[in-house]
Amino acid sequence: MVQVVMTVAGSDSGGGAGIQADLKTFQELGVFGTTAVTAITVQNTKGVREVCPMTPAVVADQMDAILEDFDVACIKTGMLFSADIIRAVAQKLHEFNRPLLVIDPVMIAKGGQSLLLEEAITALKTELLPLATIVTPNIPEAEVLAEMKIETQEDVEVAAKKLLQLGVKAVVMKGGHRKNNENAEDIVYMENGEQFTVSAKWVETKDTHGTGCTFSAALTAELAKGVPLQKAIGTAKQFIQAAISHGLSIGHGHGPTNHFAYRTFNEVKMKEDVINES
Ligand SMILES: Nc1ncnc2c1ncn2[C@@H]1O[C@H](COP(=O)(O)OP(=O)(O)O)[C@@H](O)[C@H]1O
Ligand SMILES: Cc1ncc(COP(=O)(O)O)c(N)n1
Repeated sequence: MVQVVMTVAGSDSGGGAGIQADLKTFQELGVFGTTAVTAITVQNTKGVREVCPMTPAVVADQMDAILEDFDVACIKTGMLFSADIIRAVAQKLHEFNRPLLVIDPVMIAKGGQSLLLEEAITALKTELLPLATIVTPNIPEAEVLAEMKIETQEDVEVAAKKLLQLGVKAVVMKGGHRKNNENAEDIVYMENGEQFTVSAKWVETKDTHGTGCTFSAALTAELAKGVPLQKAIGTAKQFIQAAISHGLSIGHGHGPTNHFAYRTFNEVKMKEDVINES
């Protein structure tokens, strides 16, 4: 039976990030995607021109409609915009017995525009993060959540531990914003004290719009299928690496990644394997 997942996030009219990136990723990984839209953004690869938030009640109603009807295996959150929306989402998660939850703490778009009001940071930390199965901050987001500057490897670990203290079960400290990260290393810290890294070849490209959304959506899909956390993170890393390294070169700013690449190249590989066997 197909697994149902839900993304609670903003719409990106440019199609590379937000709800659109999530749905494309869900589709590619064979899960059924549903949505609760938190905001409409007027956006393309060059930046965000306008943000039109939904009311918290409409966000809650969308979650109700889905969660009453489907057995949702895993939920992810992306752009949440305001403290009131965060509170509405947290309340619904409590009501529906806290399903598996991936939180991508989206704050600022690649173009520099704010996707989370400053007044919402406390609500994110105190009301939503404690419900998370896993949180996936990039370095600037981790700096805000942990209230510290992150420059060294030790800083990464200290910040991750601060996030674990908020009640999160696991933290992926994504490395897309780290200097000299030639192995595109992301470091995962678990509540039981274990840690591991996933890495890939760094790709020199400006086309990284929606990388964080795509990575966390892939992780959501894998967790929904019942894949254990470490393996799910490994697949999410392969998915985003394929999407970045087979870029589409469209748009005039930070272009989107290639959501077809993971499946297409796996299929090519499978065909090659079959040919080799015969
Ligand atoms: N240029 C790149 N080459 C390879 N991997 C990258 C590159 N940029 C980001 N990544 C990877 O993409 C994923 C998303 O990370 P990041 O870009 O830091 O997130 P965000 O979109 O939230 O800023 C991580 O696995 C990161 O290591
Ligand atoms: C609706 C929405 N959600 C998330 C992002 C973050 O993506 P990025 O950091 O790549 O700009 C975005 N730009 N728009």
